[in-house]
Amino acid sequence: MPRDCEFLVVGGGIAGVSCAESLAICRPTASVLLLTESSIVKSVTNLVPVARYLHKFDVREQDVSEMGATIETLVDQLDHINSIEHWIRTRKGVVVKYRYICLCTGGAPKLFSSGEAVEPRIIGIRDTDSVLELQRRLAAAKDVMILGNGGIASELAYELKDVNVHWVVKDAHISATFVDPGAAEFFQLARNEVDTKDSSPVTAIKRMRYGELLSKEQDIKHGAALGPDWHRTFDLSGAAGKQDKRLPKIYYKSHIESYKELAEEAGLKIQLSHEDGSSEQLTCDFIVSATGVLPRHEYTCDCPLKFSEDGGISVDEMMRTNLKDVYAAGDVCTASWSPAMHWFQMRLWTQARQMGSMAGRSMAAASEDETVYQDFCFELFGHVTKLFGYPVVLLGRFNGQDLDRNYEILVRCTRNKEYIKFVLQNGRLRGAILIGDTDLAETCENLILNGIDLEPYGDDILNPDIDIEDYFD
Ligand SMILES: Cc1cc2nc3c(=O)[nH]c(=O)nc-3n(C[C@H](O)[C@H](O)[C@H](O)COP(=O)(O)OP(=O)(O)OC[C@H]3O[C@@H](n4cnc5c(N)ncnc54)[C@H](O)[C@@H]3O)c2cc1C
Ligand SMILES: NC(=O)C1=CN([C@@H]2O[C@H](COP(=O)(O)OP(=O)(O)OC[C@H]3O[C@@H](n4cnc5c(N)ncnc54)[C@H](OP(=O)(O)O)[C@@H]3O)[C@@H](O)[C@H]2O)C=CC1
Repeated sequence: MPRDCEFLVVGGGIAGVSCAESLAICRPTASVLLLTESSIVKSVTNLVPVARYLHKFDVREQDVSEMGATIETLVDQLDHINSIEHWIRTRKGVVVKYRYICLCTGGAPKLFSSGEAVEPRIIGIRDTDSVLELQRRLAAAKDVMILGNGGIASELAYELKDVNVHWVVKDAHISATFVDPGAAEFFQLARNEVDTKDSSPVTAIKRMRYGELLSKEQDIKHGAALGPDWHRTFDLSGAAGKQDKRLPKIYYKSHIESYKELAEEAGLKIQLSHEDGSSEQLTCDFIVSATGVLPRHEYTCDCPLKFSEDGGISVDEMMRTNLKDVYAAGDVCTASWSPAMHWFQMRLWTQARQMGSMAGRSMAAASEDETVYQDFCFELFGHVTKLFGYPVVLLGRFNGQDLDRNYEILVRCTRNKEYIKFVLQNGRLRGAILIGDTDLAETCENLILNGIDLEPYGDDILNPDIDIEDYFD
């Protein structure tokens, strides 16, 4: 006997739950069904504004049965969509008729592979199961390789204990998907000195033209997931013996050339090659491939969904796919509208929540033949996180993304305390990295959005003795 609902949301991650909750608010009497393969769903709690458009929040895991009464739930896997007749079939054979559907099926780790058979000693991190697997392997590990230079690699490099970490990055500095070489240096100095009390922290302000910023050959170019501080809930200790501070050995501008399973479960022999043409060999118990996200859509559809190059389902600014009444949000989708000047997609909770809510509003409006406009959050990229123990706010084009080469960097740095980077183009703020308790997030939001010419203020804009908020209040 087919079930039916007006709104069907697939996926119990941040995007799917935000979408279902947004629908329950916009259309309180409508039938909303959340279909998800896992009985654990993730929702946003403790949403706290950090600035006018920027929020930080916690991710709460709850049993799907605890979802609000206004949202029906079904624990099963989406198997097939009939978009013309508006019904789906689940893996267990349940048929659900819908009026509108939103696909929020998230992503999976994009694992490094040398093209041969899947290597069991190469693992990814996505959800609780994958972390339990990591924990299991760590318990007997002395040497672990982390491949990748983004969010997960940065977290693991900071959190893994009592194990020799070999961190292999393609770039000339760490955490390149989030920060620039200057901030990477700030983090590393802090890690080395964090025990020494620096009585008079030195503050330096520096302005660099684009060309000065990069070492000659470096070129700027630049994934029911886990929640913030996921690493706090798990003991990530290895078996290399207690040592109070064992810093990762970092292999810059390097990549894995090849790897071979050693006899008697002795681990992997890995051949690394470096950009300067040299190479080296090392042995590790396993590799964590922290190398991005692959959008997950393991279901069929009567009509072809349009996908983007990165494998995500293409959506417009209303989160609509190319198929009528089929929407998508979160890691599974790729923003395919022409973005605002200071926004771009990164697969983050921040954006999964924003996209899920936007999809809910958009579907509700469509069901009542109303018009909605894109949420303001898509005007400005904003992300609040923590890296190496420091609060980090990323705003706009924080690393000069797509600004070509005509931009300036203004940096204020106080060792072990704060690192503030402004990305300025023709005197206007285009992006900012704020590390530490800078209280500058809202000011930077305003400066980026109102495009005020900062040229007249020169370097004073970051003078610690001047409260720049006073300039612009
Ligand atoms: C280790 C790790 C740390 C991270 N840390 C941060 C961070 O600090 N800050 C941040 O902003 N972002 C972080 N992220 C990224 C963030 O987790 C994701 O961007 C976000 O959770 C994506 O949400 P989603 O709902 O789109 O996808 P997911 O969370 O992947 O949820 C997808 C849901 O769909 C379900 N599903 C999939 N296929 C089907 C199907 N066929 N039928 C039914 N259900 C299905 C899954 O079971 C899951 O419930 C991290 C990611 C990882 C892996
Ligand atoms: N604090 C936070 O906000 C956190 C956010 N996340 C998010 O979760 C998702 C998954 O995280 P993660 O897996 O770290 O993804 P990220 O996109 O953050 O980082 C992937 C990294 O792997 C590199 N890479 C990709 N392919 C290869 C390869 N074959 N060999 C070597 N390096 C490679 C990428 O380099 P390149 O960019 O040059 O391709 C990049 O440095 C991301 O969307 C991330 O933003 C995760 C943890 C914490």
